[in-house]
Amino acid sequence: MIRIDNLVKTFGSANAVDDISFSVPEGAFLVLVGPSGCGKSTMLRMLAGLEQPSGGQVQFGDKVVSDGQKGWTIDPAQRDTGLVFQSYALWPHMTVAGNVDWPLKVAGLGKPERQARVTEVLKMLGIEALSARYPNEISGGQQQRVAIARMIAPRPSILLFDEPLSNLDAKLRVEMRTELLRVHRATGATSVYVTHDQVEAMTMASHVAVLNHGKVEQFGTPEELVQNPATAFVATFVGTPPANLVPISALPPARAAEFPPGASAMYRPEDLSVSATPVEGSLAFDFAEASPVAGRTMLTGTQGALRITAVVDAAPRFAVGDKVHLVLPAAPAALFAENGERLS
Ligand SMILES: Nc1ncnc2c1ncn2[C@@H]1O[C@H](COP(=O)(O)OP(=O)(O)OP(=O)(O)O)[C@@H](O)[C@H]1O
Repeated sequence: MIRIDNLVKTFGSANAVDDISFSVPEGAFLVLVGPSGCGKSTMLRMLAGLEQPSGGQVQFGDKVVSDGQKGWTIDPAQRDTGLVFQSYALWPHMTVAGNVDWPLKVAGLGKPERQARVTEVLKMLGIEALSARYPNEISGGQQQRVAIARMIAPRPSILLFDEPLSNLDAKLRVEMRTELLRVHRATGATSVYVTHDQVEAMTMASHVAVLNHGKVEQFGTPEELVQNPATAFVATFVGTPPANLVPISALPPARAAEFPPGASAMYRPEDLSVSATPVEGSLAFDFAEASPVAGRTMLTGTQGALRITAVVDAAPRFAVGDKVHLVLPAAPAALFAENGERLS
């Protein structure tokens, strides 16, 4: 179990992490997701023991490993955690096997035991054929596998990942997601994974914490976040494509009258329909783009700064410059106040 209580990290006068609390059970795959600068890496660095919290506590199982009030934190090497960064940070003068062997050597394991474990983890990552190569003789994806093998070799209870796939191309990234989940399950460890990519978060996580400005906007399962977003930020951040948020002032006047001024109504892309001509309850947008998605059509229209996306079975053909009329369902899926709080 990882338990975080009122965790704060202050740099100068700014709180990079601002009073965050949540816990995940053993074996969880927790993803910390949010835009650049929201505090994800600072959170992970505090979990790794690389950063001293300014306030609050981090607990692994029933053991407190960092305490901001008391100003102490257990050394990174003593926390039973493994860490993988975006940059693979392999030792260039050591072979693949040498890199994976190193932490076992440091831990004081005997040679036969080390050899067996190195072979085991290289096999687990599918890179045993590369064991005698040096890092500059293998691809970026292979280097990342070596970094992961090196992390799991000493059997840490907690695996920490900081944007580990962001240097890989799109196809490899998708493959590595599955690989990482397989490794996570095979080790039985609790994983914490930092990314700014909500698709990565939603496909990999058992638990997600959406961070924004150093605070948790919402903590829950991927399904909970999509089905029941707690804030306007979450509503427009998660989902493929994310939900539409329409200011009340942009709604047809008869509908707008039902809602408080300044609020925004959430409509799911799959709840909209598309028409080439105005119909009851429709809003006119400039056609922006249409693309096939899993046998359906995803269509986007704009109205000034407002972008709206519909996913429909079939849509008339539009060209850039055409007006597209999007028909909203009678009631929005959610309503958010001007400050982003959920109203209903
Ligand atoms: N050592 C530091 N000194 C001063 N400010 C820092 C330091 N580290 C982080 N910050 C600030 O704290 C905030 C959170 O940074 P952090 O790196 O945790 O964000 P992030 O969500 O991981 O961003 P990114 O996705 O861009 O890596 C930012 O405003 C950042 O500028």
